[in-house]
Amino acid sequence: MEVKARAPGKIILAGEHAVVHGSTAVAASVNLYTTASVRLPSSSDKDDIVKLQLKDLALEFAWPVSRIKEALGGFVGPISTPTSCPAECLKTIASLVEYQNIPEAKIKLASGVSAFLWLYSSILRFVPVDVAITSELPLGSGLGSSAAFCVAISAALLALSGSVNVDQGHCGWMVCEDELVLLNKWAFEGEKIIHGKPSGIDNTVSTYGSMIKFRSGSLDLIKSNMPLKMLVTNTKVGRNTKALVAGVSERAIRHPDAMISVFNAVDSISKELSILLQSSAHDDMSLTEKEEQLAELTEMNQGLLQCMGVSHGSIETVLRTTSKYELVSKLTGAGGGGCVLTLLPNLLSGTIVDEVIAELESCGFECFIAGIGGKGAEISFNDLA
Ligand SMILES: Nc1ncnc2c1ncn2[C@@H]1O[C@H](COP(=O)(O)OP(=O)(O)O)[C@@H](O)[C@H]1O
Ligand SMILES: C[C@@](O)(CCOP(=O)(O)O)CC(=O)O
Ligand SMILES: [Mg+2]
Repeated sequence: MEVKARAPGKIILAGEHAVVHGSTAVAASVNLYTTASVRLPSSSDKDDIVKLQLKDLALEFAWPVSRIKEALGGFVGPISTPTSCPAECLKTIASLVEYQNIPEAKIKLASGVSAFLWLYSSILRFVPVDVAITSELPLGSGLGSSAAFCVAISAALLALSGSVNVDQGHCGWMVCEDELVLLNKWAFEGEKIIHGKPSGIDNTVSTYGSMIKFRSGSLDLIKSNMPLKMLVTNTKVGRNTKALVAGVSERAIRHPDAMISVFNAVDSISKELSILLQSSAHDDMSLTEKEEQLAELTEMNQGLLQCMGVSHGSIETVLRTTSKYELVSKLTGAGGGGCVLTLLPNLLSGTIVDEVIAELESCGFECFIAGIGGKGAEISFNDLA
């Protein structure tokens, strides 16, 4: 028996970082996916092994099930009540990860492997299993690879454990609505291990797909009445969400009044943006006027992200380049490098888009037009012979 689950990455249209401090944010799924394939080894395979393959990275890890059970068995709770990995357990997990000798150049993956071990132990409970991960998302670039990884793994493990009902409709890729809550909670526990203090927006949009307004753990699905065209530029400057989130929190401790005002301003921007996106075609404003308002809100949000200290020279280069074409951009995700969004108005000519992409790529960046607002987590079963 093999279960495959895939989960999308995301873009944040407004509100990153401030959302960690209780502000509203708006995000949409992006059509790049992480897929987890989980297989129970056949009886002829060697048992007592948990294998994790990171296919795109050409890495493979294996642990004896008995070793994981001995180390983590005392910490796991019921599957129906997702629980955080206790600090003492994280230390034990760190030693299980160290034992794999991850090459220094790829050490950032250690937190992902740790999240896997907690999700595997909590959900599948020490059954020998082969897990293979593939991803279309750039890692550590602000497109939510960590959340897509946690959602895809949690979905596949929950399906294999029999804890979620999967409706094998005609497409064969559906998680039933009620089960999404449990899936989202487990994925959040994985994100905590990777991020330290996530808001939960990334795992929520990866689980549910579409476009969401999110605040303090609760979501509203948004149906945009505005056709949105978005250029994503990956600066390819590596960064780490955990460190950037911690940096903003430290700034908020040093300057509480100023930072509360910044977070409140972001809250207002996200709320206004969500109303604007949902306003219907016969409201007073033309599409061009709506696009101008969206651009203004986006520009204001970018200014506030600069106040939080999460911009970067590479992001500023993208902003300067796109502004030459009168286009507005903002960082998306944690910043510090990573990806930048540029709004492409509907009447903008294809020639200008090609020119701006060529100029950005001549700086060494990578560009693509994002498909946004698609499906969230999906699962399929495959009975192996
Ligand atoms: N496919 C994957 N395989 C292993 N680990 C992953 C994978 N995708 C994400 N991760 C983990 O998530 C981390 C990146 O998360 P983060 O810094 O939050 O950036 P982002 O979520 O924007 O990509 C990686 O360093 C790794 O630990
Ligand atoms: C900065 C933040 O708002 C988004 C982080 O997204 P990413 O990991 O950079 O894709 C953190 C969070 O909301 O958990
Ligand atoms: Mg992340």
